Amino acid sequence: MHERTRHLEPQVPGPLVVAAAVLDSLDAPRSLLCAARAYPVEHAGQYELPGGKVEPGEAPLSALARELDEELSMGVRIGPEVEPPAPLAVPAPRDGAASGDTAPAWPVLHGFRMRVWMTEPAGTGGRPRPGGSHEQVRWVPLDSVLDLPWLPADRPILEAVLSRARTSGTPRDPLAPALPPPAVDGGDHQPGI
Ligand SMILES: Nc1nc2c([nH]c(=O)n2[C@H]2C[C@H](O)[C@@H](COP(=O)(O)OP(=O)(O)OP(=O)(O)O)O2)c(=O)[nH]1
Repeated sequence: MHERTRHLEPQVPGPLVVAAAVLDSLDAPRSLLCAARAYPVEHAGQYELPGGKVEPGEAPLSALARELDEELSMGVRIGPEVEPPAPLAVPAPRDGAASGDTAPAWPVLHGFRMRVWMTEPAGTGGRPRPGGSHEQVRWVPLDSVLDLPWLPADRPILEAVLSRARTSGTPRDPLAPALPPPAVDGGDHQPGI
């Protein structure tokens, strides 16, 4: 595509990835859970927000619970979504309503769109136990987060996370439930929000 006409092309929403900015506390955040990928080789050692691809027909927050359970055996309480600014936002697909994929998302690698939520550890599953997806998972003080080698698309997302975390903490919806790992029977475990 010619550079001068690129901005005229319609943006085609790509498949959805969901990720968690896991803070030590939503109310008084001091550190972020940072995860270095184990694969593929070109991204091994680069840091990301834990999460992954939403499966067909799966609700975004159900997918996030499943991914955090698969990758970290971890349950989280969901806080506010970290929304992309208008100039970066990739719109939701036209047919997203059926699965709850209705919000604009961040553009990330390989044509994926990514939605991100501020979260904090919750319940007995609140301590990460990394599996094979990550070569390192660690709590990093907010001031040092940007010093890590992140996947290239993540920097503006992290700036938004850090800005939000630093200003006031993130007052929690007192009605928001904890989001535990999904039920083992494979049922659609939709958190009640
Ligand atoms: N999870 C996650 N994916 C990200 C981030 N930034 C970014 O560009 N991506 C890209 C990398 C991948 O192309 C895609 C998500 O892939 P993934 O490998 O996490 O998804 P997955 O766990 O479902 O896949 P898999 O490991 O089972 O193959 O989104 C991020 O911060 N977190």
